[in-house]
Amino acid sequence: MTSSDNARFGVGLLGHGTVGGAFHRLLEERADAVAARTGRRPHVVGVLTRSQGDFEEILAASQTIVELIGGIEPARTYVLRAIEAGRHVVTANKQLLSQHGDEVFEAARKRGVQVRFEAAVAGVIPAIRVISESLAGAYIERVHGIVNGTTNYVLTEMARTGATYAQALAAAQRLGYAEADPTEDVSGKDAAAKMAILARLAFNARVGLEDVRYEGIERITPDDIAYARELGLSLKLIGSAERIDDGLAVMVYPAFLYADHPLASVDGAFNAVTIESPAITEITLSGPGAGGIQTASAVLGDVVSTMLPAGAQPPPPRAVKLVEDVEFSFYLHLEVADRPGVLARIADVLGRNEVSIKSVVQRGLGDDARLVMVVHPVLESRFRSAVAEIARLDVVRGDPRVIRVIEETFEAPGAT
Ligand SMILES: NC(=O)C1=CN([C@@H]2O[C@H](COP(=O)(O)OP(=O)(O)OC[C@H]3O[C@@H](n4cnc5c(N)ncnc54)[C@H](O)[C@@H]3O)[C@@H](O)[C@H]2O)C=CC1
Ligand SMILES: N[C@@H](CC=O)C(=O)O
Ligand code: NA
Repeated sequence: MTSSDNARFGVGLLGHGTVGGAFHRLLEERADAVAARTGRRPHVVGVLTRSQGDFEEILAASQTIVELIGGIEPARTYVLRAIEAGRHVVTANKQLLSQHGDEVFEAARKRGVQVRFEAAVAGVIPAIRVISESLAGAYIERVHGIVNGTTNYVLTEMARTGATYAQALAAAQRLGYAEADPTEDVSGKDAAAKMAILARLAFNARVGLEDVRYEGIERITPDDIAYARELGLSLKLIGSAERIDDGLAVMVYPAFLYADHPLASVDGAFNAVTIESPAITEITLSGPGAGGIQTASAVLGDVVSTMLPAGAQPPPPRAVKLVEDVEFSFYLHLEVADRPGVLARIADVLGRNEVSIKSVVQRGLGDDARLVMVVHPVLESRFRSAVAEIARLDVVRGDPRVIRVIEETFEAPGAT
């Protein structure tokens, strides 16, 4: 035995819930294997929860602080204090990094410590590592995918078993996928925070949560899903960050996908992140995006990285211009009067706004009459103004429902 076999590496654990508890167990299980790799045996020096532990005592005994509390405060204060004290930080906290990333990364740069956050985006999928290390020299044009496990699980269960939204969400909470406040998941805010982090890394740009336009799945109804099935579509909450001219568009929105789209088969709590670059074509990473044990594995990977010689923090980001008006294909669901000429009047409004219809389904009689269509790609502002005009027609009842449709599939060069 050498002296390094006995060297210990102190890990201070803040938060002991779904991820923190799983991380604690995993660290104990894997400590010998980590020691064999790094020469030091990691151990938890103390645990802080709402009801136990003293932060300053834990800090004094640790070399790396693992923050798995979530939310902004007190997580922000603890993370900044740990950095100030010269400790590395590992966190799964996307809200903190998307709202206070500049402050946290700048503090870490100044103090020369690592902040690692693989678990903050798409769980155990190594999206952060691939973008910020493997592709550090690449020109990335677009990053998109499914980055919230809870909503993907809910949508999959609703379509697969006919579960209601409430039943499926309750199951996602029981399985440990949802945030402490699941509104963060269903409103799209969790995915928006993750897309802000991915955009920051992919484009070296100062992107925060406030720069992301996001919508969630709260307004999706079971009949949207049923109609979509008739049109050969499945529903996903999509995150996307892309260069448009000299700006960036970062968005989260529910969208219908055709069955042959690669993301259409990403089900349950799985996530997927696709990175597109002209020189590389594309890379898609997929795997569990939520869940205690899975996420704990990403946290442990980051802890091991902090035990190895320090990786430099990325350089300060540049300012960006945000592009909000983007072309999409759309699904439009209208409750209409049951009389002749309705489709023609609606088609006339769409035609005048240069919106062209791709497919239409007409269903129901009397008060149940519905007109559901998918239109070809069009600038969102133009489509929205056509829909506003349609909503004012006397043949349309209730509010039109609009959901984006993603129809393009990536064609690899040389593919037949
Ligand atoms: N659950 C999942 O699948 C994933 C969660 N994450 C992130 O991991 C973090 C933790 O999530 P979960 O383990 O699911 O949360 P959780 O709610 O199960 O656990 C939170 C822990 O923090 C402690 N805590 C709460 N307020 C505190 C305070 N004021 N002071 C000290 N301790 C406090 C609680 O006692 C509990 O031990 C969050 O940032 C979450 O977004 C990231 C990826 C996946
Ligand atoms: N609540 C989140 C957990 C992981 O980030 C999700 O469902 O994706
Ligand atoms: Na990840």
